[in-house]
Amino acid sequence: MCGINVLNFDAKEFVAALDAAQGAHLDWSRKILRAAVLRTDLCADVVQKNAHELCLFGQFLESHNIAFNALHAERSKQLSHVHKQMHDAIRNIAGPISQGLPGKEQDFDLFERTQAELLEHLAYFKTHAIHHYTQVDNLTGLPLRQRLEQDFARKRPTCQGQLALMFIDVDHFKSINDFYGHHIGDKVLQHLVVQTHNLLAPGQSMYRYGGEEFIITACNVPDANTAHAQAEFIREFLNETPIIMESGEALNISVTIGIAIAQPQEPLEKLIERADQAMYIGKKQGRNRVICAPTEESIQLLNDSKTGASKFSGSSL
Ligand SMILES: Nc1nc2c(ncn2[C@@H]2O[C@H](COP(=O)(O)OP(=O)(O)OP(=O)(O)O)[C@@H](O)[C@H]2O)c(=O)[nH]1
Repeated sequence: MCGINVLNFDAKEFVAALDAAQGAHLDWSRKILRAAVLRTDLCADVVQKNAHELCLFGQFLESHNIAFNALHAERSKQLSHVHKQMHDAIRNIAGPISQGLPGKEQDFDLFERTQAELLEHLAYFKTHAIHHYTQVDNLTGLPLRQRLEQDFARKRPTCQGQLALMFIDVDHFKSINDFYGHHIGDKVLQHLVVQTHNLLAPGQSMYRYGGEEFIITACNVPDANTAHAQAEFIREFLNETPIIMESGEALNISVTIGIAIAQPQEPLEKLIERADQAMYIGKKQGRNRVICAPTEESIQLLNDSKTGASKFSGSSL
């Protein structure tokens, strides 16, 4: 079983904080220039050995360490390193400046180089945080449907066996919102995602498709029965695992799941549509159940059998 592997941080807040930290870095640079030109005293966030931790930018790096690591762990390390190098270079220059003497050219070169590297890293993180923001759901941390399209195109050619798509819809979710409030509705969605994600096997991915709709894609499934059994397991598990609210009250939920097995060359859109239709049939039949979608071929056979045009007429589908 695989754990939830999602980047769950507020990318909007991260980008805003990153802009503010970049502004603080510019202020810091201006302060140094001012001190050099006007011969005023340099502050602790310039001259002290741990100046890179004292400056506002350093504090931002520290407080957003998890977000930086989640986006790119290696770059995150490099960013911290160049930031410290930049401070070291400026500290070396600060000594002569305070005595009215010229600094060393190599220190200034190092300052310019590390500052340029720092800005290059920040541009990378900003672009990726914005990209992340458009592709990942803030409430649950799950990838959104754009990512499903990309993953499907990438995974399908390498998928051995069957590719199953499960369409999960929370039952009576509007009533949960109406009765307990939107905030508890949100908690229900988060609970569902954490519980379900823990049940996924390697090669299976979960997406937030819409409001209370989720999609799981499962590669390398031996047959439709196996996909049905897993969906049934998920449905039952969710039904038997209530959310315990702050008041201690247990809130039971149920889901209806439609499954479709991808047919050769079937576009994703069509596959989702079939799984959605199967889910809808499940709702009509009373909810809290799993329904497998028939294939186009079997529907055609059924139609043919009704008109007597098929040699399979009368076969059960
Ligand atoms: N709390 C919360 N509610 C949401 C979110 N997204 C969508 N919703 C709500 O989900 C509800 C979906 O309601 P319906 O489509 O009527 O479905 P339902 O009540 O689950 O009914 P059935 O699917 O037929 O069982 C709507 O009231 C939406 O406002 C969300 O992110 N958080």
